[in-house]
Amino acid sequence: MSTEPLRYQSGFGNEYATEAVPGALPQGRNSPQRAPHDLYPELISGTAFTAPRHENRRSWLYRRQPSVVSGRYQAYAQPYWQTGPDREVILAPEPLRWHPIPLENAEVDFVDGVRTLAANGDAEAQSGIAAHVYLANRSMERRAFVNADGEMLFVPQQGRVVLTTEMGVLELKPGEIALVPRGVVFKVGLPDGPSRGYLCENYGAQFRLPELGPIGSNGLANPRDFQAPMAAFESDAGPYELVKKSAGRLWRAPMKQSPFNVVAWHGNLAPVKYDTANFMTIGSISFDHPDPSIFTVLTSPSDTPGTANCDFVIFPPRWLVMEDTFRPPWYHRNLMSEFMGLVYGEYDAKPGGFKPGGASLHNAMVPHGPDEEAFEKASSADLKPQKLDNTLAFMFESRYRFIPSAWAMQSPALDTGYADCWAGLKDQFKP
Ligand SMILES: O=C(O)Cc1cc(O)ccc1O
Ligand SMILES: [Fe+2]
Repeated sequence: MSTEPLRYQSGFGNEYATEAVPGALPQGRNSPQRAPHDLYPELISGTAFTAPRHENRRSWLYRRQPSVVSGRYQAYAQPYWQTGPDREVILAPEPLRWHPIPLENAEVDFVDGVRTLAANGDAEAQSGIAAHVYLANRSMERRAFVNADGEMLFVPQQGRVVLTTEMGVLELKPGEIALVPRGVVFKVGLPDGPSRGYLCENYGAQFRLPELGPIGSNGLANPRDFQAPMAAFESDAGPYELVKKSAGRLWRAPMKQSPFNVVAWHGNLAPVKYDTANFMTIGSISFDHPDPSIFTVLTSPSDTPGTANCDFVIFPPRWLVMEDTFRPPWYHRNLMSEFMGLVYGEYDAKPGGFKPGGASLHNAMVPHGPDEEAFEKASSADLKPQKLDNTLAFMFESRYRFIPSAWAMQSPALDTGYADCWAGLKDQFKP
């Protein structure tokens, strides 16, 4: 693949078309008797054939060898990557928080560096998600990965990530995110060395842009700011290893050729990246703190309208101008369960205690809100317009309660004193 600056195609879920070799895409049909350049046409679908048209996703790949050409699979041990909730973990209904999850000393690539923090749902029932971190210090060279259990949302926190996918290459820096559809083969390169980030593995319906309702036809994440790769293929011969996640287990198979052998593709199923700096943030310009749903970048619906399998929500730099308002989040108990991470900066509800690379978990009906420091500051602040700058927190919000992994519960990063951040809130009632 070339070393020129990457070019991308614009849009989310639209019909992309790209060829690395001119003329490689058949015209007017998908599977001619012999495809141009004698490539193999191959279909990948992200929805059932009969899914409603507005949700239907599939792409046609024109490749040097079809994906079916592979060696046999053998079990692959990666005990830290869990699927669904660990039923052995007993979880008190309390708020949880983790200090930044430290990178480990062992040489690991992305596949070996995934650590499940919490998960819910059931991959076989196509519901729920897992919240992982990846802690990696080695690029995947001749090793590729494919997830048959769900799509993968990348939220890099430290270090750039080069995602080489079957459909081309995406380069990400912290502040950007990427979505790799279920079943699309990829590998992770680390141009900056040691790298940490968050992952949402979504077993449920594919992430899509939220409805905008009264906001209208523009705003939040605009479709044109999503970027899909241009077709690109590896031409050096030689063996590869493919690691596949399927039904909660990992498998490895030898391949004689690089799986990154797609010369052209078209369709509306594709990996995409998005720079959160392009998020058009909406907030209150009168009073009150709005619900965080105004910050939804992508949503994976469940079968109950408005009650997401997962909402991906960001808390980006923004102005606070509300009058006569306690500006940070209110104290609350929610039906939905909230897993949060911090890419950089400070989060206004927890200015000291929540650190980049850390995480927090507030499950259904677990009370939470601003810590004592945030409460004291915000209840006596001068309410002039204030820019919350240099900050990016996010939330994976789900209708299903998250169960932390045993690894996360035993990690030295678990903040055992978290609940103390509210202990000093006094009864200041003045009758
Ligand atoms: O708990 C949190 O910090 C996330 C959150 C933010 C907000 O502005 C309103 C509700 C909410 O759950
Ligand atoms: Fe919350």
